[in-house]
Amino acid sequence: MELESVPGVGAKTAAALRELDDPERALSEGDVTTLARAPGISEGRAARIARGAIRAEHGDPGGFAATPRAREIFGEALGLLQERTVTDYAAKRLETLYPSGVRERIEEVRSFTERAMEREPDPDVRAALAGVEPLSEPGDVRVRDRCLATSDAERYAEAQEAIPEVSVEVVDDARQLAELARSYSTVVALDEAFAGVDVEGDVRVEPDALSEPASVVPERVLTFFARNRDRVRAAAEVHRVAGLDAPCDLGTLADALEQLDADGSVRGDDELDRLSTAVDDLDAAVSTAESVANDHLRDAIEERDVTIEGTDLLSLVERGAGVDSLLQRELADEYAAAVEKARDHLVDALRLRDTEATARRAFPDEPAYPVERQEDVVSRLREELTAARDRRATRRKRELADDLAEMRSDAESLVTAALELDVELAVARFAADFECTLPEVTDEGGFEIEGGRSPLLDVAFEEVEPVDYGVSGVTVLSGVNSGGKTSTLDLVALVTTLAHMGLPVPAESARIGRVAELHYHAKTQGTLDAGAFEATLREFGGLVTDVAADRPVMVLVDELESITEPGAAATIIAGILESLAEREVTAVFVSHLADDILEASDADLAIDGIQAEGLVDGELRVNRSPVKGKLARSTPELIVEKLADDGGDEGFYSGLLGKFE
Ligand SMILES: Nc1ncnc2c1ncn2[C@@H]1O[C@H](COP(=O)(O)OP(=O)(O)OP(=O)(O)O)[C@@H](O)[C@H]1O
Repeated sequence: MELESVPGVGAKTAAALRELDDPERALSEGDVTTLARAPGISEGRAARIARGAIRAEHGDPGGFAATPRAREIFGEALGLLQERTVTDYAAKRLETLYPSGVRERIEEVRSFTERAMEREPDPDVRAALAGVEPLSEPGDVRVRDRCLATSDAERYAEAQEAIPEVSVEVVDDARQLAELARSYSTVVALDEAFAGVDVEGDVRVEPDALSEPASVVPERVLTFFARNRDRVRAAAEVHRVAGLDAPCDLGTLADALEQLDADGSVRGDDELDRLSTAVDDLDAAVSTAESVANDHLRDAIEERDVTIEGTDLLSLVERGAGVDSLLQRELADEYAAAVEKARDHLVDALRLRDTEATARRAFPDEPAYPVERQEDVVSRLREELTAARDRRATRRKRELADDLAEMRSDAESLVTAALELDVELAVARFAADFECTLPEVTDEGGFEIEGGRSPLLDVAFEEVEPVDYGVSGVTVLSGVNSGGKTSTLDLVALVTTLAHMGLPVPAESARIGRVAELHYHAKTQGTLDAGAFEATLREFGGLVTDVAADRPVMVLVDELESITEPGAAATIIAGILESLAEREVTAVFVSHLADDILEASDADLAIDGIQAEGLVDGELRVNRSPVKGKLARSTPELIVEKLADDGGDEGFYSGLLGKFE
C-alpha cells in the first residue's frame, strides 16, 4: 500500500509512519495503537489515518455523518462500545469502525460482528484481559562487554544498523583486533579474513553474525520478553480462560518465561546461582575460614604444654628466630589440621567445584599464627569464579534466547488475539446489554424498526419502552408534548448509524435502507437571526440539489419551526419536504405544525403521530410508537376532553373541545 495514497497522509505523515516496523500492516489491520507510536502522530490522528486507509481500500468517499448531530450520534454509539472494552487497545481499535455507505465495507464489519456476537462476555476473561497490552519493543538495550569488528566501511554501516545494541569497531589488522580483545570480553569479527588469526581473549570470527543478531545479543530477545512478560502471561491466561486456540504450547511458553528475570537475566539455574553466590560470598567465606583455622589453632595451643629446650630458647632470644619455626616443629600437625579445616570450610561454604584447587591454596602450608589468607590467591579465585559465572550466564542466556526467539511471533499472535478478543467482547456486551439484533441493510430506501429501544434516553435502559416505527419516503412526525418525538429521531439515527457501521442495533428487528449520508438536524434553541436563518436555508438548498440516485440520503429534522416564525416555518418546511419527496430521500421531520405544513403543501405528505392514550392521574399516557397516517392530538386537547368528560360545566368544555375538530 502506498502510504501517501491514504486520505489524510501527506509526505510528512508518511515519513513519520515509515519509522514504524511495518506501517502497511498497521494500516491494513487498523492497528491504531501502533500507528500512534509514529513520531508526532496522536491517537486521534492515528484513528483518522486508519479510517482513511479503510476508506481508500473500499473506495469509500466518507462523509456519512453529514451534520454535527449525526456526528454526535456516531460519537455516542462509539462511546457505548468503548465503555465496554477492558484494554486501551480495543477502545482505540473500535475507532476504526465508522458508518459507511459502501456495502462492501458494511459487510466486512458485519462478518466480524457475527463472530463477535457469538462470544460469551465472561467476567473471568475480562479480568484476565486487564493485564494485556500491545507488546513494546525495548529500544534502549546496550551491551557493553561485546563489540563487532570489521575492516570494511560498508559492513561497518550495515553492522550498526543490524545490531545497534553493541559498538562496532573498525580494525585493520590482527594487532588492532588483539587490542579490542583487551577492552571487551568478547569480540565478534565479521570478516572472513580474520579466521585463523591467533589473538588472546574471546575473539570469534562470525561472518554471518549480522543475519543472526540473537547470537551476538541474546539480550535483545531476553529484554523483549522480560519487559513484556506480564502481558504475554496475561494473554496466555486470556486464551486459557476463554478457551481460545493458542498458536503455541502455553505450558512451554510459561516455562521459558519462568526462567527469565524482570531485568532480562536468567533465573532458576542452580549452577549459575551457585557461581553467583560464590562470587558474592567469597570475602565473607574466606574470613570465616580464617576464624575456623585460628579458633582450632588457638584451642590446640592453649591445651598444649610446650617444652623449649635451652638451646632453642637461646636462639629465640639471641638470634630473634621466629616463633614460626617453633610452631612448625611443635605444632605442625595441629597447623595442618587447622588449615585443612579452613580450606574445607571455604570449599563447602561456597560449594566450589572446578575452582577447588585454587581455593585450597588460599591458605598457606607454612605454619603461621594467626592463619591468614593469601590475598593473591583469593584474587585469582575471585577472577576464576567471576569468569565461570559470566560464562555460565552467557551460555544460559543464549540458550534461553534461542528458545524464546522461536516463540516470539507466537507470543505476538497470542497478545494480538487476546486484544482482538477484547474488541469482539465489547461488541458482544453491547449487543447483550441493549438486547441487539443484527439489522438487515437493504438497497431499497426507508427503514422499519420493531421494538427499538434507545440506550441514549435519559431513563434507565430497563425502563425504555419499545418503539415500532417505519418510514419510506418523506414524512412529518407529529406528537404530544414530551411524547418522545426527539427520542424517536435519536433512535432512528442511532439504529441507522450502527447499521451502517456493520454493528448490531438495539431493536427486536430492523431493516435499514442503505444511504450515503445521514443528515440529522437537532432542534435549534430559539429563533435564528437573519444570517443564521439564511445559512440553514442554504444548507437545505444544498442538500436538496446534491441528492443523487447513487447517493441516497436520510434526513432527520427536529422542529425546524424553531428557527423562525410559525407561519413562515410551515411554508418553508412544506417546500423542503416537497423537494425532498421527489428525490432518493428518506426523511422524518418532527413538527408541532403538521396541520399548517399539510395546508401549505401541494403534495400529499405523509403524517405520523405519537399519540397520547389519555391522562392517568394527571400524567400523560403515551403510545411511544408513532401511528402511521395519524396526526397526533395535542396535550391541551386531551385535557379539555377530560374536563368535558367530567361534566358539570354547562357545556363550556364540550364547546371548547368542538373547536379542536
Ligand atoms: N421510548 C421511551 N421510553 C421511555 N421513556 C421515553 C421514551 N421516549 C421518550 N421518553 C421520555 O420522554 C421524555 C421526552 O421525550 P422527548 O424529548 O423525545 O419528547 P418530545 O416529544 O420530543 O418532546 P417535545 O414535545 O418537548 O419536543 C424523555 O426525556 C424520556 O424521559
